[in-house]
Amino acid sequence: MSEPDLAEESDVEYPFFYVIRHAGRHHLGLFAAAVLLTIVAAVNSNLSVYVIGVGFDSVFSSQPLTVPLVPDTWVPTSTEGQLWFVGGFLTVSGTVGVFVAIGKNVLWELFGQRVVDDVRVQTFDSAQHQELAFFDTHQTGDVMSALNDDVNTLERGLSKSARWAVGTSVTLLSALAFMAYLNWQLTAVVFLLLPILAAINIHFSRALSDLYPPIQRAEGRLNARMESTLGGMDVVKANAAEGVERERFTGRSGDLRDKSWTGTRKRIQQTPLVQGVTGLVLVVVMIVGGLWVIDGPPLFFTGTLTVGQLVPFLFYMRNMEGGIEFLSALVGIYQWVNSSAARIVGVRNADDRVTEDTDAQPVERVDGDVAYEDVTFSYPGTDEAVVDSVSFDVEPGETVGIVGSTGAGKSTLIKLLLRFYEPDDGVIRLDGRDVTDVSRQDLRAAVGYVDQESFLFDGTVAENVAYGEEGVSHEEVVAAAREAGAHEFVADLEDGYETHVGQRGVKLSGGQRQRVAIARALVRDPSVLVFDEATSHVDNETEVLIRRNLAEITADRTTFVIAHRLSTVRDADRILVLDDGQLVEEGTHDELLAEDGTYADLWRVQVGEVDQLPDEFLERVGADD
Ligand SMILES: Nc1ncnc2c1ncn2[C@@H]1O[C@H](COP(=O)(O)OP(=O)(O)OP(=O)(O)O)[C@@H](O)[C@H]1O
Repeated sequence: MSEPDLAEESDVEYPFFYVIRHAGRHHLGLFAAAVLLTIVAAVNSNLSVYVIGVGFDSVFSSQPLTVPLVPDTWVPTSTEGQLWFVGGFLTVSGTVGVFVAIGKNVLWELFGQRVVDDVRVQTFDSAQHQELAFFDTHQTGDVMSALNDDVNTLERGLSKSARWAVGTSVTLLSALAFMAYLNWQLTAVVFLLLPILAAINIHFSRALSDLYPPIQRAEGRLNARMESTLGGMDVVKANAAEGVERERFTGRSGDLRDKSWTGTRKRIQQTPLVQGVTGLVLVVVMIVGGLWVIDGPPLFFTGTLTVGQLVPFLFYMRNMEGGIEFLSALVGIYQWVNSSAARIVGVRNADDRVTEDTDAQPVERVDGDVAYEDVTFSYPGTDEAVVDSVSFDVEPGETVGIVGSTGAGKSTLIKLLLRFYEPDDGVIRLDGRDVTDVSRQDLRAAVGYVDQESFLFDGTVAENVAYGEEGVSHEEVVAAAREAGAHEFVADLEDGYETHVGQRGVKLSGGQRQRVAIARALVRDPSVLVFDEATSHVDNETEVLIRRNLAEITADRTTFVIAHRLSTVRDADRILVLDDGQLVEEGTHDELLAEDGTYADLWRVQVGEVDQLPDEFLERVGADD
């Protein structure tokens, strides 16, 4: 099955605006202030150009000097006085410009960073609320790439590009206003540019919107490769597979390079084309305007044009050129940011689809009656029922072993109880209540789960035992560790419960990790306990020790023990035997041996009576392989 694309999980039309609308609405004040200062900065800068132009005409051509926003009575009448006045005006305007520019930059950066911080936290939260099925089909590295690369792209898009976009648009519009004020007829010539520029930009926008998503996918795939290799470094080393990994990495890195280059090649054509067209129109305006100043209005133009009008006009056009180039480049930037936003929405949308427990009733205390009624389940994207019409009922306090050959569906059966996945058919009940009516939070507080991996987080032993449970006292941590048979070895560690276990708990042995993981499950005093191959990594003596403790732990709790080692479940009140997703036998150890079916065969394998195994069993095992 191919990996689904995060961007395709997004079903919104404009992901960038969708993300910004959701995260940005808490920071509207900052946004408004930033836009306001941007407008002030643009108008201020264009006003200075205008004042230079009219000052030029008044000083050298004795034209009257009028300055917007300044009362005429403030303007001196002598030529020299007017020169000093223009100089003074430009100084004030320049000083205001400096402070306004600093203020607007600060506001835009603050806005960008705050919005992106919200986006990052919300997306992380969505990712961790995903059903397990999401992580079965999406590579962790790809999701991390959405949280890192795509969120960073969004940040750049917001704090830089949005600022420039607003700034440039305001500069362009106010420049156009000043140009029209200076000479509307020449301004009309400039408008010839618009359809040509629009055509160029639409062409690039379409091309780039197709080119960027594959680049981001390639980035995600590269990240996934890195994550997988670094996560399995011990296996890489044990198999001397550095060469193979280098080759795989080189492949994905090359794929990213090629796709990036395709995008870059297209993008870098855009600016020179836009420059060429705007440069050409500038030349036309300069020649028409020049002829106008020298000989009076050419062609169909009317009225007068002075040097002091033409020079600032050309200056505005030159400035517009940079602005137009940037706005054109923005088309590409928008496509880039938009496809990053689509991946972010992909993570968040998938989260929206998680059936949340809106009608779930709170659960105070669970007795531990567990019933499966005709439960059937296939993993998403497959047709094969991994759990096939399974029914059984377990009384509170019962200890139930679940056995079966590898791949029979034992772990899946139990994951359905924890709502890691939802059954396709049938109902699972806890104390008579359909588990889909119990919130996941309550369910996972009522059911303690210890799996084969015994994953520990980087942190202290105490933090790992208390993990996920608020307000746990040190005494409770120690009590749980004692129950799990972990206290003795923890007390012998250099820093006791404050010892750091390292990444994934590497500083502890497999058996020690398992005991800490059992303590973690016990600390919340669950009514139902599940051990999924939880003692598979430990030696026989440790298993005996854990089992001795377990006898006490499980005495008044409903307990499920999934085990390959049948000695682990031999004393269970009942043993369920699964084969190919179906519940084929059920009973105590002695009853099942007497039945002489699948369980008896598995038992013979374990006690070494391989000669006595029936042919069908061997055939089935062979076929399974
Ligand atoms: N996340 C998954 N996505 C798709 N298929 C899966 C997934 N997890 C397990 N399976 C498939 O479901 C079947 C049952 O797996 P499960 O882990 O429940 O078996 P099991 O009896 O616990 O096996 P084992 O004893 O080897 O742990 C297997 O064929 C497995 O390939």
